[in-house]
Amino acid sequence: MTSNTALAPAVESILETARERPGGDERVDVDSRSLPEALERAEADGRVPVIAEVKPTSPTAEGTREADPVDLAEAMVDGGAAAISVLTEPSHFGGSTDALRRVREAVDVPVLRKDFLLREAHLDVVEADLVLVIARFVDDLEGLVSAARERGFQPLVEVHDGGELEAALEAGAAIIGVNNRDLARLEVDLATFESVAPHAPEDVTLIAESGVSSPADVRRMRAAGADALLVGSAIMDHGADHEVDVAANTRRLTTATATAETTHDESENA
Ligand SMILES: O=C(O)c1ccccc1NCC(=O)[C@H](O)[C@H](O)COP(=O)(O)O
Repeated sequence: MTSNTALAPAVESILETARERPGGDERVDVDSRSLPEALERAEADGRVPVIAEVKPTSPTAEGTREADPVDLAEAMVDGGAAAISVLTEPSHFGGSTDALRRVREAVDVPVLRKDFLLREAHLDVVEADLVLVIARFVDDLEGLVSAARERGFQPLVEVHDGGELEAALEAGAAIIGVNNRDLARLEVDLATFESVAPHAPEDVTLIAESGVSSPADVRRMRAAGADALLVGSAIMDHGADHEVDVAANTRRLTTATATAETTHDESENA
């Protein structure tokens, strides 16, 4: 499904480089770690299911974090992350497939390959437990979802509105991420998840992506039906001019209970 509505210049540029990137020559087959089971384990332990993202930089980040991806991922797991997402897009996010490979070897939770995959050959580059497939950017969504599954990947299909949710479901998606970031202006609005989530069937694993930065945001997304939260910037803290404690940043979100009795004027965002 491709859409003609406007995209931010940074996203146009990301897509242009993605179209030019070669795929692999040999088919990748993976014995993947189950995301739904990892989310259940987190819930059983009393942790909010968080997919913590190794995101060195991004078009909206204030800086770049040069830390070793493996150190970051291990700190995220220490902080209670149920799964890890690793950016592999090199030109705009500072990611690499090598970082993903090393992270997946180092941790025992599921690892998502976060990239802009447009065609089947793009799957055949590196093993991961999950691959992101962005509904808006893929011409043959059903074909790419099936191709990912045939290789053993769990496809996480990203949507931004009701039409894309419908397309994801028609393509057979079982894990769906609702991105709160609008790709036209790159602004985040948590109301996006709240408006799309009620239309998703119960048996879909539903993930709230982008813009979750505080325990209050976690509770808001959980109350709206998120089975898990995908969080990058708030954990990476790109602009910080002090040493960043990635484990503590993760823990602050994984310990945000869904039913905290707080009032609006409490400084939840601190
Ligand atoms: O993060 C960006 O600046 C960005 C810009 C253009 C396209 C995609 C972008 N982000 C990809 C993501 O989906 C996020 O990395 C992910 O959902 C985590 O979001 P956040 O917690 O807000 O960093």
